[in-house]
This record gives sequence, C-alpha cells and structure tokens, in this order.
Amino acid sequence: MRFLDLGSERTLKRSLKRVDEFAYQVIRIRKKELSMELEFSEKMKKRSDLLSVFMSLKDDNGDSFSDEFLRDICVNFILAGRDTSSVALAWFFWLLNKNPEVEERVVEELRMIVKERGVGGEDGEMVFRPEEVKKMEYLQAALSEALRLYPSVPVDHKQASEDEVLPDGTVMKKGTRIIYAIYTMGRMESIWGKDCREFKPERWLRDGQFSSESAYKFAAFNGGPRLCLGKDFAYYQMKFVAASILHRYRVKVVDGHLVTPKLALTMYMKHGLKVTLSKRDDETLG
Ligand code: HEM
Repeated sequence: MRFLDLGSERTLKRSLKRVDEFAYQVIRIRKKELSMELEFSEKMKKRSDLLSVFMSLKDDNGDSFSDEFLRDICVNFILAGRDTSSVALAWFFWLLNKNPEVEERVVEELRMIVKERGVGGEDGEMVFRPEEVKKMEYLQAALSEALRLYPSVPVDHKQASEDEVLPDGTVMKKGTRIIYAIYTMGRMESIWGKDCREFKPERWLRDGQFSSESAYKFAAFNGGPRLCLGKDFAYYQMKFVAASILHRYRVKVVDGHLVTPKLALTMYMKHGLKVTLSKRDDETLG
C-alpha cells in the first residue's frame, strides 16, 4: 500500500503533510515576530516559550537549529503534552464524581489557600499564583492517584539497543522488544497493596505533604533516561486547570453517560466525558 500510495497509507501521508505544514507555519510566524521584536527589543519583553527558546539556541556546531528540527520539536511536544494531560483530567473529574469525599477535600484545600491571601485577595477574576499551585498537596495526590488507575499512556514498549540482562535475570538479545503495561502495574496488589483498586489519594501523603513514588513503581511518566520531559509542567498545568474549575464549579457527570476506556496509544474515554457545571455558592467560595 505504501509503495502504491493507496488506502490508509495515502491518508496517513496526507495527514502527516498537513501536520508538517501547520508546524512550519507556526515557525514562520514566530520567526517573523521575533525579528520584529528584535527591532523594538528595548520595549518588548523577552519571550520564554519553548519554540522561541529553541530558536535562540545553537547546535553543537554553533549553527541555529534547522526548520525540520524545530518542526519535530513542535510536533513532538504537541503529541506528547496535549492529549496526555487532557485525558488525565477527564479521568480525574470522573473519579471525583464517584468519590465526593475526595472532591470535598480538594475544594477545602483550595478554600484554605484562597483564605491565606487575606482581605482583598480574591477579586472577580481570581487566578491561582504559582506559589499557591505549589501548595496544593492533596490535589497533587489526587491527580497522581487518578494517573495510577488511569495512566494516560496505558502500555509502552522499548527495544534493546544492545544485549541486556534485566534485574530479574531475563536475558534480552539486541533488538528484542519489550512491552510493559503501565495500566496493569498501577493495579497490582504486589506493588500497591490490598487496596490497589481503590481511589485513595491519601496513599500519596506523608504528614499531609505529597510524597512521590519511584518512577519504577509509578510508571505513568516512564522512568530512567527517557522519563517524561514534561512531568513537572504537566502537574502544574493539571493542578492549575483542576483548581480553577473546582474552586468555582461543581462538575457532575451526566446521568447514564457511559464511561469506558478506548484502547489506543493514549487512554481516551471512548465516548468522552459529558458533564454539567453548576456554580458553587458564595459560602463555599468564601
Ligand atoms: C499527564 C500528562 C503526561 C503523561 C502521563 C506523560 C507520559 C509520558 C510517558 C509515559 C512518556 C514516555 C514515552 C516513551 O516511552 O517513549 C513521555 C515522554 C515524553 N513526554 Fe510526557 N506525559 C505527560 C505530559 C507531558 C507534557 C505536558 C509534555 C510537554 C510539555 C510532555 C513531554 C514529553 C516528552 C518530550 C517526552 C519524550 C521524552 C524522551 O523520550 O526523552 N509530556 N511522557
């Protein structure tokens, strides 16, 4: 099919071309903006987004990165960072719906954080500050617990680049492929204990503080040299989004809406998540 340029191969080729064109367009526009900003640089604030940063860097030979390289950076980060975080939030909100006591604790934590701002801290457009997001220990625990049970990447695979012996003695010849099931690891009694099927954010807390687990136990972000590059950013982004929504709204899954995973590279919900939002009353926001 690939050689004949027919069927799904033809569709794939066209789709890849469209994705590339989109990325090249973003790069073109950013280059133009940056060159204009250079002219008025005194007045302009320096950009710190990833693409601008990569554009200002040089490779090992002292040359700027090529457009192809920048395209791959763009596409890679969009693929790695967009659906993984959004899908994790969908499962998180669904789990909160099934565990109202957890939702109550999350909201209580946010209420305390807002209270600490003191008088006049909350105006009409309250936006959580980075130092406040950092303080959301219970929310971080609840998001980790959601990722344990519903990891955005449910199955991952690797290939031995050299002959290798795994810690348990398994011999792997160069080129052997290995699959590890992150979804299954998150639900194994031998790893997480008897309550492994329960949604218990408390298992991530030590004296009320979030305590992370080894990446080889909690593998949702992979481990070792290829650990997810966006892990810290993903937590920040998910905490910020979840906190901003939960502080203002009750999120209720529509009655009868069927929630079931769709097996793909990313663990989407087969039918998405239908919810209704209702404003929390002023007393709750206080
Ligand atoms: C809940 C959110 C996320 C989850 C669960 C997640 C999970 C993962 C996993 C399992 C891998 C390893 C894939 C492999 O073995 O090849 C990975 C790699 C990666 N992730 Fe994430 N990710 C998340 C969010 C993000 C975000 C927001 C970004 C960027 C802004 C990002 C950037 C990357 C990159 C660049 C890699 C490749 C790292 C490498 O191969 O050296 N991820 N992520």
